[in-house]
Amino acid sequence: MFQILVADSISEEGLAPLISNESIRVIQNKVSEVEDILHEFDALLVRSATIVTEELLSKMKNLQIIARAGVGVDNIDVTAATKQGVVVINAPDGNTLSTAEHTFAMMTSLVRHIPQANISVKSRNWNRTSFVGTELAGKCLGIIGLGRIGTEIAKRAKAFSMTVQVYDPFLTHSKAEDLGVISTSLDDVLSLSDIITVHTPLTKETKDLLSYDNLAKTKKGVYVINCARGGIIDEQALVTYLENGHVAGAALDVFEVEPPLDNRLLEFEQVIVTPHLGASTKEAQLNVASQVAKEIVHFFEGKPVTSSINLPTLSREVFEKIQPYYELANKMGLILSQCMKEAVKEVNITYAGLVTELETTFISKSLLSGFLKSRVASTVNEVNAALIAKERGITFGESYSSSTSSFSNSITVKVIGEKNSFTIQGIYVADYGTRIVMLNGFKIDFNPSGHLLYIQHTDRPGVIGRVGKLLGDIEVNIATMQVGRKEIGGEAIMILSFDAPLQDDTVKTLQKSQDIVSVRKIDL
Ligand SMILES: NC(=O)c1ccc[n+]([C@@H]2O[C@H](COP(=O)([O-])OP(=O)(O)OC[C@H]3O[C@@H](n4cnc5c(N)ncnc54)[C@H](O)[C@@H]3O)[C@@H](O)[C@H]2O)c1
Ligand SMILES: O=C(O)CC[C@@H](O)C(=O)O
Repeated sequence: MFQILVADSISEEGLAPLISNESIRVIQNKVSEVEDILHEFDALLVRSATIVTEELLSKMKNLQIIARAGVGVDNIDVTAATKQGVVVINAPDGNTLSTAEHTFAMMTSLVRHIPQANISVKSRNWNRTSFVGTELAGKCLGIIGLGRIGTEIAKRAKAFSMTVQVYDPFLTHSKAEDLGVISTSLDDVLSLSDIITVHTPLTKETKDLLSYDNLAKTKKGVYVINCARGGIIDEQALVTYLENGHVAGAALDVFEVEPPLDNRLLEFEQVIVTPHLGASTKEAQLNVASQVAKEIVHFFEGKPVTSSINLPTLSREVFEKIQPYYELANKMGLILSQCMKEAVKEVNITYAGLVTELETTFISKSLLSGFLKSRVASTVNEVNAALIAKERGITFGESYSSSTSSFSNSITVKVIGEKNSFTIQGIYVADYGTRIVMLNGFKIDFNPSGHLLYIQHTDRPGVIGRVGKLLGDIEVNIATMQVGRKEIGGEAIMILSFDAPLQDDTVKTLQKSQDIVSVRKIDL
């Protein structure tokens, strides 16, 4: 039974896929109310209220996945989650329309002074001269960040007959052309726009993007809007430009500190505010909750998640093609780590044939995670494998080869240690399965599963018989046996499989037997 902590207020209807699932138990409580049992949860579902810190993560020892019912993951320490091997997912587009509509509502309210006029009339005043507004038609809207929400704003602005200038360093010309917007520099957007609205994530680059210097480049009488993240507009700088009248007004849904209890901006008549309401519609809350709920169910069913922040995202069709290679690679990693018992400096993976047409990064991460699993104390999986390898000074390379050594596809891995190196090659054949076809330079053919023994020995009459007798004498049944050698009378290997794990003493006994060079137990 998987246990999920739903720590923030989330649409009950959206949680239905989790609540109705018999293998999942949903507990709806704040983190502070379940401090004693935090280690029991497999999943954590939050909106923006719960701050997922490294400290909280360290208490949630069983945690496998964090889901953010919304876009921004800035309330989650994604680096700490990644290190702990926890998958982080979000609902990237469930609240796009609601936030775009809210931004537009803020824009029209701002230029027509609707909130101020509303308060005035309710105070029994009938003052029609103080609230003369500005038309949107014919004005220039500057959009900083033309992602999902920025795009919806642009479409609506066009319908309102506005000219749209956009600054987004990652915007393609064709998208700008399709939307009928002008893609230009930040300076142009700043100096030409009558209204500027920001729709970027909050990052090192976008923090204080509308700074003292950049606000100085704007038109006198400009309006600014932030329905993205507090901190993209420098609040101190905005106070200065509102005070000196350069900025005519601002509409803010988000703040550097929320709630903004001690914030000078709230004192300005020409600043209109909402309490982070962009995504607060029934539709958006249902969308984001059901998006992440379905993703969590997929995750626990071992299916790929499509909106992960710290894993490559794959569609189900793509994952189905990758799956056999993904599983093969993980087994190859496990075999390598059990055969190569020394410090490793490099892991080089070469893909050949059909597999090169697939998303190999995902396959490589699966291999690395198999390889590192028995070497590190912490949880290691596809999420944090590359990071852990880097921390341990293991370089990791991926390349493609046109030579498939007569197989339709192959994955070859060479691990280079301080003293030795070890190479393994695996293949996948539809309707036949995955096979290891080369181990440490020896041609072989075995199914990588179960409990195996890898014996390196001298190719001499009687060795195979001695191994069989020795195991027979202690009632160990050999399920299958494969042999391989480089030349007659030279070095050779045996791969034996068993129905149950072998005892370490058995391995030691075999190790002492005549003509046996080394013995390695491999559990897959
Ligand atoms: N107020 C709310 O309730 C609410 C709701 C949803 C989203 N949001 C916030 O709105 C923002 C936008 O969300 P989205 O879904 O459109 O995100 P998105 O990822 O689809 O778009 C972000 C855009 O910003 C651009 N960008 C990144 N760095 C930039 C930079 N330095 N300069 C200019 N452009 C840059 C990206 O290229 C991208 O096109 C996010 O901060 C999100 O957290 C707020
Ligand atoms: O949960 C919310 O209401 C805020 C959502 C919004 O800020 C987001 O980033 O998706």
